[in-house]
Amino acid sequence: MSSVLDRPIAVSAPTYLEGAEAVLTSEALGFVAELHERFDDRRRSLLAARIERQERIDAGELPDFPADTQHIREGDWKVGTIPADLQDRRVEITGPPNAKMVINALNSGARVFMADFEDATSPVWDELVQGQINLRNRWLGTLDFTDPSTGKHYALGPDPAVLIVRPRGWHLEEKHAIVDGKPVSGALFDFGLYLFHNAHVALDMGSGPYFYLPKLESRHEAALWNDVFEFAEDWLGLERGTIKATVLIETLPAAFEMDEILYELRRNIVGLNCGRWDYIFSYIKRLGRSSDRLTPDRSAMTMDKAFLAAYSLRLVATCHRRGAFAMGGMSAFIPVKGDEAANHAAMNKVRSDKLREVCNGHDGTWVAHPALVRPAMEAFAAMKGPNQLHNMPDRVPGRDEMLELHRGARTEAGARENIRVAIPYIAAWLGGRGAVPLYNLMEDAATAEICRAQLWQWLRFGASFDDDRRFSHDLFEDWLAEEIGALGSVPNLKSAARLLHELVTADRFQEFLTLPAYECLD
Ligand SMILES: CC(=O)SCCNC(=O)CCNC(=O)[C@H](O)C(C)(C)COP(=O)(O)OP(=O)(O)OC[C@H]1O[C@@H](n2cnc3c(N)ncnc32)[C@H](O)[C@@H]1OP(=O)(O)O
Ligand SMILES: O=CC(=O)O
Ligand SMILES: [Mg+2]
Repeated sequence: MSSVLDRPIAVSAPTYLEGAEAVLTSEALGFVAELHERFDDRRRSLLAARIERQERIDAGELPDFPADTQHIREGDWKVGTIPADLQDRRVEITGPPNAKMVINALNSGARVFMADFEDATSPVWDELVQGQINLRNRWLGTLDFTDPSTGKHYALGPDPAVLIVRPRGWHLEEKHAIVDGKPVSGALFDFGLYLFHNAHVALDMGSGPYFYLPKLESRHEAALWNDVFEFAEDWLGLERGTIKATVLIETLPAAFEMDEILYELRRNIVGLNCGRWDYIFSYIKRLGRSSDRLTPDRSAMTMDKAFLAAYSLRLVATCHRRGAFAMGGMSAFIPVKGDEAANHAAMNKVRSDKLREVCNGHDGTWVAHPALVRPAMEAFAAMKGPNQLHNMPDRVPGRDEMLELHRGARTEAGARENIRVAIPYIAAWLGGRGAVPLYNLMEDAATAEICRAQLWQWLRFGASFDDDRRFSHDLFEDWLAEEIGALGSVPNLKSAARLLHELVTADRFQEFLTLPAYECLD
């Protein structure tokens, strides 16, 4: 392991959490500072490149497969070796890294648990540090928890799921960790601390340092991760290719560079995942400034149609050609408490979503709740093996299908639902919770982004509803006031409503709602 260079990192907020001193060590923070020093300028220019590309799209350029990487798409190459404990990923459970959920998820019977510092987490400093403590304790064998409200004790069972960690996306910063007066990248902070503390012990225990990488927009962003991995492996004395990553394809531009992303990361990558919720958000964000791309109600944009169906099939074909796993995504249905019929219907919806995925050729899928592990396992039993890497879809959708808009109605109910979800979600996020159950659905940062993006898009173009009215500022203000009234007393309601109002009525589309929201966190 290399020694720490003279690179001071200041942690600007004290934390009194038990075990924090073992996570926020000067060696670990020094490693994060090194990552920052070497890679942060590139991260910032890649974020600027996203905006430049948006300007070209706004001027009429549509996403396409890049001409200059045709040789990569046509070349005959494969990704590197996939570790034994990642050969069967048929069901993966996801959730924030708080102790109770980590233990429940690891014990859930799912093959993999993705501990999420991203869509499911509000990046409150203490929660992030506690998450790192919990994950470190998992590898040290000391993870347990007693729920103060119930007295119930939680401990790891005999056959825990394989652990994969999802750091924040490139866009978020960690304002509590400062180098040379600048905040470090949230992605490098989450990644760096987890890797530093756990890579060797995870390997010693027959697993490894595994990551999900969110919200990439291009092969250049994948190349940045590749360089981070190489540097980190050398620094920590890990053999090249030890870190294993699965990249979420959850932005429209990235879906046109799937081969290239696999190629850039080929030594370290084991698969791609259809992050459908951010993908819908990205479709609206990237194309939604043109009036011929007005999306229908959120509930009408299902995975069996239009751009979503196309990208699922293309992802399977691309991955399997390269020997990489093609992971499915998250159905937002969760168990319904106290209503047997509604619960049964929700389970069936999850089951049919998973059956669609397994028939498309996916090698595994995501669930949001332990009660969904079984139905998902049952659906993926159709694979007849640990994966279906050999399965090549009959056809590979091309550019037109990849861009095809969903057809369907825009309704007052859909607009109100967007308001009714976005406000309590943002309120929960401001209160430190990044995933919440709302109206029997799992809502997180990605699903909430769709809500506010649709409202912005519909307002900008005065979108017509199924009853022939057009969306307007007056309608938005009326419905907003009524929905706020109906929500009653919710902590952070006013701040959340104010933020939603700003996001929806802004001239310029805000890249991520979590950017202004993060300014409200301590
Ligand atoms: C778009 C994307 O990025 S998807 C990936 C990111 N999103 C997520 O990961 C969301 C994960 N899911 C969750 O956070 C939760 O399931 C929620 C918020 C949707 C619902 O949470 P709750 O209302 O607390 O669920 P519920 O009360 O039914 O939980 C029952 C039990 O299951 C546990 N549980 C629920 N979801 C999970 C989970 N994902 N992982 C582990 N345990 C879980 C609860 O901790 C609770 O445990 P207990 O009985 O020991 O107290
Ligand atoms: O991260 C997953 C998604 O659907 O977004
Ligand atoms: Mg996402």
